[in-house]
Amino acid sequence: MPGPGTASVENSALLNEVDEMFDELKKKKKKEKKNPTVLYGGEAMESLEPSSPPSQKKTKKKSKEKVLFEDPSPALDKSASKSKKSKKRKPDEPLDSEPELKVSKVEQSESEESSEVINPYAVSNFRISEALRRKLKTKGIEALFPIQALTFNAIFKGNDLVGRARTGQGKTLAFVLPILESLSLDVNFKRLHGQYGRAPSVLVLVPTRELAKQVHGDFEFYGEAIGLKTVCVYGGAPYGPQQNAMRRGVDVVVGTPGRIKDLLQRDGLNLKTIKFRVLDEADEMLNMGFVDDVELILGHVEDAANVQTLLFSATMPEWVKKIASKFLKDVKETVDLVGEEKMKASCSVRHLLLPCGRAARAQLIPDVISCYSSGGRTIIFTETKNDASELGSSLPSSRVLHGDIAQAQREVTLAGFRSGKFPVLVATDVAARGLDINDVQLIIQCEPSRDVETYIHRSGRTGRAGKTGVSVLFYDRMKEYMIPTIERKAGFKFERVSAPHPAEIARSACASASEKVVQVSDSVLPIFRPAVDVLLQNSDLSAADLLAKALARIAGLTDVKKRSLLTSQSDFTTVILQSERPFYTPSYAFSSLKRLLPEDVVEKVKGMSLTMDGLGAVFDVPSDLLNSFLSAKATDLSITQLDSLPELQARQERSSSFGRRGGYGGGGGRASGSHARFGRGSSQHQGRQSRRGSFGGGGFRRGR
Ligand SMILES: Nc1ncnc2c1ncn2[C@@H]1O[C@H](COP(=O)(O)OP(=O)(O)OP(=O)(O)O)[C@@H](O)[C@H]1O
Repeated sequence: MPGPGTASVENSALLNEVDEMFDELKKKKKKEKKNPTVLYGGEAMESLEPSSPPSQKKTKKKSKEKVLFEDPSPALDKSASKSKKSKKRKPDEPLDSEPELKVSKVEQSESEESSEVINPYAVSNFRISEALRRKLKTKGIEALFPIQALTFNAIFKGNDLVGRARTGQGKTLAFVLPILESLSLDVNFKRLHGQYGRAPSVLVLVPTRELAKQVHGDFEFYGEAIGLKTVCVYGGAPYGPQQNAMRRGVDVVVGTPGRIKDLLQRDGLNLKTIKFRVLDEADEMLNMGFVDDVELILGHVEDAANVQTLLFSATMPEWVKKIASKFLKDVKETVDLVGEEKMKASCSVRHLLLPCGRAARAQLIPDVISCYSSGGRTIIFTETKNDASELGSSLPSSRVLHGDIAQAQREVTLAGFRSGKFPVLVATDVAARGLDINDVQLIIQCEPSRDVETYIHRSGRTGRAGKTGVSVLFYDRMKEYMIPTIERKAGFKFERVSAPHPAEIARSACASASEKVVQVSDSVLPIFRPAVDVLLQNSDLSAADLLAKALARIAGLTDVKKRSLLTSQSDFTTVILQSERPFYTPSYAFSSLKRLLPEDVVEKVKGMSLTMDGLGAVFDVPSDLLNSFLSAKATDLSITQLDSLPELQARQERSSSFGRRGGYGGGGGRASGSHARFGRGSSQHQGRQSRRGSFGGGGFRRGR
């Protein structure tokens, strides 16, 4: 991206620093309950344990000592760090000079013995007014995230900017904060402040209605510090209130391109006094076919030389770069915290891959949730609106969100999910971008998405602001060829897992059921005890067995059903057909099978896959026919049941249209050379994978 006249922050030291910060944050999150420490500030930056980056921490000594800290990046003004007399701005003092990074300077007190961590990204190091700092503090934010720290001065100075960071790393505040600070000093803004009928100073374009509401919420909350009026405009809502708000006068308009264009064409929006325009999630706007709308809107700005344009995105496909060069000034800054070589998806997310066909989804999802959601919220992504509705109707504690649902209902659903009224949201990609919902622990993607960017954004709904999360991608053998492309383009290796084993699920379910039992007051004993006596008298089971059943019931489990290993279906069992000579293709294996069993029985087989050595064919059979398969034998062929999957050959790509559609790019290459390695992982996950070797597939029937 950087070209002539372009300043760029894009170096490996910086990227490492960013990774370290978020690693520290994750460690701290785990420890904070036990050992609360106030350090970096902010909900996600409150604490750095003693293992924090050496450049940012210091142990207090007994003697007096002044410490100057290095400017964390080339984007930050270094002038201040050269001077020990760094000028401290008084609260609410107008920012009339060149913005500068204030240097942390620590006077040591002899009485202080604890160690202290000093953060160059502390809010107090930036030209942020006292009123805005107070607002940040109410959200627990005392330090900026890297993308915010590294873009603040550039934006404040008036530069156009392209900002790129992984999902959940705070890109919204990266533009909200410097815009608010700049506006608070802007002569025109001050002159028009509060006037009836004033035209907006800021225009923010976002791809979805949900994201528009979220960004609007941030501007409204933080903008209160400078008396800002913000309006949110999007399709599906009536024009009247939006136009009335504009007529009364606004400072910030946040909206989706379609509605903004309509308002411009109806003379309901005037961009004459616009000072900032922001494209958030620009790649998705273009993906969603908003290209013409966006160009029309950007073209409406008459005096583009006096307008600052900011473009933020987690991913930066080639054509977004083109947009940047067309609509941003030649001299612009680029802050890229993702880089070309590094993992593009969030590092704080475990990326799991689980074989699961369409038929098994609804059965498997509750077990995946029990196993991986840690009691938090789950978002399930489907490819189509129909799939979302269908799946939603089969999952009791879920609600559905997609584009065919009336806007008012979409808002109610999202608000309910945010506030924890229900724990599972089944959604199409309307929820993939930008949505920031607290405590989403698990993302399930029902099949590989149409492109890698979508995978990154969906999985990025968890593991936000330094927290951890799990993303599970379901795939069937027909779509396995897409996996290596996701891994290559997103820059990580999936952990391959099978359907959660009953023992795995039972452990977590029983633990919480036991906790619930212990919490029950003794006052229930006189009432329930007689019923226990009757139960014991009438049952052949021991008291311990009955208690075990009671725990299972409390956990909502009434039955354990085995699941097949290949397609995760509960009424199927996985077997292997072994031969002395290799099966060269799956159809060769089918032919051999037909020598042992009638054709109508063989037709019921699912997921035929060959072992790495070609001497075995693994497939799922209906459990009620298992005995027929196990007893079928020939001198050179035998069938046995499997408890875990052996290493399998990857399926070859079926269609080359995948690559041609441009989905995953790269010309739709084959999955050749890559192999399904169930029960084993990439070297980086080997430890965890071997433990999961016990996953053999299975599931529970739920009683509630
Ligand atoms: N400096 C900060 N300290 C603590 N929390 C922060 C800070 N900045 C932002 N956050 C929180 O981090 C979360 C993620 O922020 P945000 O939604 O802006 O991320 P994003 O980079 O835009 O993600 P996405 O790419 O998914 O849209 C939000 O809950 C936000 O309140």
